[in-house]
Amino acid sequence: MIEYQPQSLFTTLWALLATYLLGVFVYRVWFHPLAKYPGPFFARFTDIYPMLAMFKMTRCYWQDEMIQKYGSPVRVSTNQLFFADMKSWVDIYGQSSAPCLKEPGFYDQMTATGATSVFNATSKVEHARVRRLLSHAFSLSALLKDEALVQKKVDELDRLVFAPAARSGQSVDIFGKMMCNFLDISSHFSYGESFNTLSGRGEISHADMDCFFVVIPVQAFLPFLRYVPIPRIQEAYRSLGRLVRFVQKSVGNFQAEIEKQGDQYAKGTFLRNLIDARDDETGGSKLSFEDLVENTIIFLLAGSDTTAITSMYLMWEVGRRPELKKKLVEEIRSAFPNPDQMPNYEQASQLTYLNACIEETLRLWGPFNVGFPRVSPGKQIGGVFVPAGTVVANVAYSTHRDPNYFPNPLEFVPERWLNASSDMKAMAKPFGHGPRNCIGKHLAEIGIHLTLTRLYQLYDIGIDPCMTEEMMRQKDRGAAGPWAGKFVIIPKPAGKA
Ligand code: HEM
Repeated sequence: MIEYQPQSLFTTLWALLATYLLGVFVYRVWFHPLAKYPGPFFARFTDIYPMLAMFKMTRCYWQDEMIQKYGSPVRVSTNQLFFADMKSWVDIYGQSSAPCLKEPGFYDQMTATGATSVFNATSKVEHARVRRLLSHAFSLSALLKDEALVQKKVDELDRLVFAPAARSGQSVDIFGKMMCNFLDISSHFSYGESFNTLSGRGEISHADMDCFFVVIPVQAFLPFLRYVPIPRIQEAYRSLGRLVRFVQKSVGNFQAEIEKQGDQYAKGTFLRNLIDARDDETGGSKLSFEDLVENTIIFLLAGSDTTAITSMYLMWEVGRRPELKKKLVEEIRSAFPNPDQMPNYEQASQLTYLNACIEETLRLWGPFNVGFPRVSPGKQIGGVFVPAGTVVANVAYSTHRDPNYFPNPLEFVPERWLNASSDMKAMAKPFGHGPRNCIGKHLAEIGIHLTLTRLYQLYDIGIDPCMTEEMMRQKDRGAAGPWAGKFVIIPKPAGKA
């Protein structure tokens, strides 16, 4: 009889595991349906690269590096292809009877309360229902009813930050202040009460929000992050808890006020529109309390730092180019000559040079210019057949720099947008494309236009010499903003530069 040795069992298990791993390796490298696509060798059998880029906060740079080095499409992990061409924008993100749905592995974790939102819904039907319910509140006409509220916040930004610096002739780091300004705008829209983070008078700080930016994307790769006993991580989750409780309280109070004060209470405001929304296609269904809480938190996440970052990069590019700055301020000041009068959106949105500067800023510095992952249902994408289940994305950072459509692609040239071709518009998609594009585009445009027109109406905004290209490199913490976490400017009263 053969005696059974625990040591030989161990050896057998090791041998089985090694054979299995070798089999997986051979399959992924040579026989996988994506084996024919170029890409780095390690990407053929590991998913290490996307994870590393996320942790290093360099997603846009890494994604573009892959495209530049290997072309489009490129295999960047065992089951993922990146594209960077006009056709893929439509094939991946466009309206279709065989759509590429959002990739659950990435989006399921994008939640503050565990509930589903318009942003993370991966089911086409569920997403369409929520999006229909939200769409009226995000329409330009509905948002403009609250224009005065945005103007009030911009005025606060001026009084608390720009005016004191201009009076004293000092430079000022506006990085955190701009983030607070747009967070206050978004929160005021969402809850009828601002977080008041700029003045520091509110219960919630920008830091509470900020942790959300850090933990949520990382959670997508590490679902057990919340159980890691590292003090900073635990503090981030405590901040998230504070934010969720605050939002639950605000939405609850708002609903109680409607009960108490009757149907006319806050009629037409953003939150009221969300509460009142009914979806005819699903028998008059409405947003539940949980839906309202999760979605409005997502609006803060998707809507505050993004707009702040765009405004700052515009100041950065314009501030270093005197000719260009002259053109921009002349346009703004001749449209709004009276400093006692706040600019309004209707007029501001017609300023062609300002619009060109915003387009060019979003092309080069869009905060969400990465490839957002979708799952192929098994169809042609960018001219090649992509098997079902493959994760695909079109890299905006790269399409925005394609020299065939944007000559001298790294140069900031607003003039290129004054007579933009349809091809340029089809390649530049800072707000995404198709049924999952940015629902908050109008809100972003209102905030950016009103903030920039007011600031350039009142000030000549120079860049402090301490600022360098390196400091402005994009750090991708969900929304990609200046790496240094600071942006120092010198505001001088208009005409006294
Ligand atoms: C400059 C500012 C902004 C930029 C560049 C931007 C860009 C984008 C992009 C690229 C997407 C697609 C993401 C994906 O495919 O996963 C997106 C989606 C979204 N954005 Fe924005 N965004 C901005 C501002 C805002 C604002 C102000 C809000 C709202 C308050 C907002 C709310 C959303 C939401 C809810 C989605 C998900 C839409 C859906 O899946 O149906 N965004 N945004």
